[in-house]
Amino acid sequence: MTTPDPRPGRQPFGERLLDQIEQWGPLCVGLDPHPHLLADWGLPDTPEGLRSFSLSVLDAAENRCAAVKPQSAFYERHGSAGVAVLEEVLAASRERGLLSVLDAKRGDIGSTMGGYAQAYLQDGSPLVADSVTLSPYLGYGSLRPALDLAAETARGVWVLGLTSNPEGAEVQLAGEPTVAARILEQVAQDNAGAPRCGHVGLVVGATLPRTPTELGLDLAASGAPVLTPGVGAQGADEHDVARTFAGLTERVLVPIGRGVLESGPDGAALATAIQGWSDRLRGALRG
Ligand SMILES: O=c1ccn([C@@H]2O[C@H](COP(=O)(O)O)[C@@H](O)[C@H]2O)c(=O)[nH]1
Repeated sequence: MTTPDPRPGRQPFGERLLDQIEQWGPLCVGLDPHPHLLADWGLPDTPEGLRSFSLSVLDAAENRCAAVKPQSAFYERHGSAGVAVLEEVLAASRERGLLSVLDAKRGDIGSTMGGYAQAYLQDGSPLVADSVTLSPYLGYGSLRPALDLAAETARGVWVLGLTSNPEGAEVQLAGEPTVAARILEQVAQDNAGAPRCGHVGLVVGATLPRTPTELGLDLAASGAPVLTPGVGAQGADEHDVARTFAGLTERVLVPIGRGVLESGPDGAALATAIQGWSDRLRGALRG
């Protein structure tokens, strides 16, 4: 299997991600407009409330972190008007130089995956993002249309490996080698040949009781960037990230949603929370 080359003149996703992390650190601010957060911010639970919430977060995140991760669910719950806000958020992230991780966790049979790939990874699509999360539980091979279109358009994907929720282990750690280890092997094949870091990332939670190596996952050899949710509201902190991903920290992106968003709506307070997490993560991961 050969991974398509990126279109001429485009920097591959892995390289772009590493440059962003080097410049801004590993923090990725989660855009998770939960109804309770909208209420705490004094905003209505409407598309206009979502829009105001999201643009305030983007303003505070600009020039303070590497990336943002809009959670599609909270936009979709408002139907087409919410999805229109998501389109605007993705465009506004690009304008602000923030790399986007659209958290949609898509996965389906290959023919349908082609549709999802075009929605999130095709140039000119209204919902195009720099990267998107994918679920491999219909079989890693079923993700092929998205894996290939991402490579071709210099975008990225993040495949669920070991998720941060406690229920994930019953599926992901089943078998010997585990499901997660078999997914990782295939991710490594797709990243082979990338000089520093490939375009197929892996989601590995920061809340794991054991390190990926102890769980049989050779992340270092996979060439995969890692997206590690679980910091803040789910209980993990910067030291958990440093311990869990020792030796790999230059390619770890750390999404934090509620842990940042609860500081709003004041723009200065939000900016301070973002800068605070960014400094703590950089400090812990550098050591
Ligand atoms: O394993 C996973 C995969 C994705 N998520 C998503 O990340 C954020 C976490 O939000 P916090 O407020 O920082 O807890 C959310 O969008 C999840 O759907 C995850 O938590 N774990």
